[in-house]
Amino acid sequence: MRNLTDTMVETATIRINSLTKDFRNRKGMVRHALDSVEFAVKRGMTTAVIGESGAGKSTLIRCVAGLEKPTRGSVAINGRQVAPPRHGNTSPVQMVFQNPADALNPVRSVGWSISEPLRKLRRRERRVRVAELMASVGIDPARRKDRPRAFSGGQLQRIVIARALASSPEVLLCDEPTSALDVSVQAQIVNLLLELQEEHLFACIVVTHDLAVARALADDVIVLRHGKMLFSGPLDVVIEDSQELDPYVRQLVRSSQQMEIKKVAREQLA
Ligand SMILES: Nc1ncnc2c1ncn2[C@@H]1O[C@H](COP(=O)(O)OP(=O)(O)OP(=O)(O)O)[C@@H](O)[C@H]1O
Repeated sequence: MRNLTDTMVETATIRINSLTKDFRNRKGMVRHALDSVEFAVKRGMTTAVIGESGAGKSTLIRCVAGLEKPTRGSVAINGRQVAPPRHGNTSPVQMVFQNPADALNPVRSVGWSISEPLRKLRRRERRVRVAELMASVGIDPARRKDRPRAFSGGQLQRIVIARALASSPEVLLCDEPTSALDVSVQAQIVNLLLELQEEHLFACIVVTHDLAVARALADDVIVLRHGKMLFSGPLDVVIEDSQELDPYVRQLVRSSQQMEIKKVAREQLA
């Protein structure tokens, strides 16, 4: 496993040290959802997290967001320990989930949802900022008064991303950001995230079951299994090293190769 070098630790936006999270089941038995996980993500960089169901990916994201308290170890953003998000405070960490419709209030306009983190601005400034944010994710600002149901899944994910960016986060956490979307829309969202990261330089952690998404978005990858970090490093190196050892990674590689074969076949038929 790659160790954190001193320079990496010093310049990292997200620094995760010996992170352990235990849960107790109803019988009082301890389950290690995360066990001594350790990595860092620099400003403007992305780490993908992969691992089978129950590996601890969501728990990791929730710990970085301050939604779960580590049992041991720590998560720091720019040198400060993460704290639980408080109502009314804008957090340096924002999240984008799998289902954009669940993340937006269905009875409020999308403009209202995007402006929520901007409550401290004056009304006029807020309206200008909402229009800028909508335009930056490719949604016509004239649609700010529409409700979520008037948008497609891909458009809703753009709106969720606009709201996440409203508070100029240092860190963006994406939990399967494309898996609920049509294949044709997935690449658009990946490209949007890449463009926005280049502009805003947030550090990003993306949980994905899709190696193509990991390859497109991430600089590094970590593989979790039963809460432990099995591998970490540049995606291609990790895939090469871990395929022999980890059945889940082997399965991921196989399914991404099959997708690639189908894509080439479709292109040849077209
Ligand atoms: N609040 C909780 N209480 C008890 N156990 C929990 C809790 N949250 C997670 N766990 C357990 O911790 C382990 C890791 O769960 P987690 O949801 O982080 O996995 P995951 O990799 O995100 O899985 P999936 O891909 O299915 O979403 C699992 O065994 C899960 O049952």
